[in-house]
Amino acid sequence: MDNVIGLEIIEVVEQAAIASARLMGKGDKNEADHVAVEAMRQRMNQIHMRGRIVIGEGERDEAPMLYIGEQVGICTQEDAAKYCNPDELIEIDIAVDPCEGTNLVAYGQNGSMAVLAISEKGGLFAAPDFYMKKLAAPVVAKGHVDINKSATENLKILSDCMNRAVEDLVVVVMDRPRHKDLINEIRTAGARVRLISDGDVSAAISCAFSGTNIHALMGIGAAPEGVISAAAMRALGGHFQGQLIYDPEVVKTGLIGESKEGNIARLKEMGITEPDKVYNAEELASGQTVLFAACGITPGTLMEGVRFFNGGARTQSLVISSQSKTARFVDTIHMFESPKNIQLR
Ligand SMILES: O=C(COP(=O)(O)O)[C@@H](O)[C@H](O)[C@H](O)[C@H](O)COP(=O)(O)O
Ligand SMILES: [Mn+2]
Ligand SMILES: [Mn+2]
Repeated sequence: MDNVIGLEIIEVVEQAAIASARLMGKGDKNEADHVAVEAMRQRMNQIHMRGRIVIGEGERDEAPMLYIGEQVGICTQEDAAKYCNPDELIEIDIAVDPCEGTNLVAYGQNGSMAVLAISEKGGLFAAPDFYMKKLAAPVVAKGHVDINKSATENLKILSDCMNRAVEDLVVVVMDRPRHKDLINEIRTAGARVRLISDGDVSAAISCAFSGTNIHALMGIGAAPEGVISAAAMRALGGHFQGQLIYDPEVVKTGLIGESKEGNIARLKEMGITEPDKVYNAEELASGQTVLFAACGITPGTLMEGVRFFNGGARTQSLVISSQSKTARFVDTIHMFESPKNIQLR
């Protein structure tokens, strides 16, 4: 799987990032999202694969493109027989977030990316459109920190594992009212907090790379983004745990329905009978092979954003493979027409 589509998925995230970056700073988050979705879908449908979207655009809003359950790849099209013998290809599941951080793009802020994760059929947890409590930490802390422990305890463990003072740790937390107590606790324990308005996939994955000055992600973000983060962390060997949050009281938004009971029933219908289960990266991305690809839209901790020039653009992507055990940073020059000049750096 890795060899067949590894290179092509770079182009999928690149095309989505370029399209969305055109809308950077224009104040229109829906359009920034929409063009990324269209570009991602178009490029994906040129790949010789039998893909199925398991995490995509809106479970509830019946999105017209990259919706959950959509078949993607040239070998799923009506005229597939012209291009390939579908029986020779393994079926793969795909989780996408064509524009992760739509607000960041719309307001020209750092940290947005086009991102996806791929595995064999059944290899990615089909997370419902709920929230997820997350804990991400570096490789050395894997299996030592625990989402069931308090932030204070985890910071002490992290400090021991990383051989650095708690005061030297930086924890990313989403800037939301639901995190008021968590933020106070982290600060009281002595660590420093980096508040982000959006984009917790980048924050989670940054924990696995030393030099990012991000040592943990704590708090509640969206569940689909949790699975995408887990796919990267599984391949990188970093720590990731996630627990579904289905109680509207906990997240303090009306975005997940009105009652906890109703949500438990919805989860049951989806086959999730243990709603409080804590999932680790290997359970959220359980496939034998897991591929992750992201391309920066605006500049971020891990990647540069899209830089346009006269006749082209330059992008930076990150492709992680559990099979080849590689994390590749890919720097690409895209020549749209005859560029007047291509800069080396
Ligand atoms: O920031 C995010 C928004 O993602 P997107 O809609 O694709 O631009 C994600 O990184 C977060 O994980 C998550 O979606 C967010 O925490 C949930 O939204 P909110 O209710 O505002 O906290
Ligand atoms: Mn997102
Ligand atoms: Mn998105």
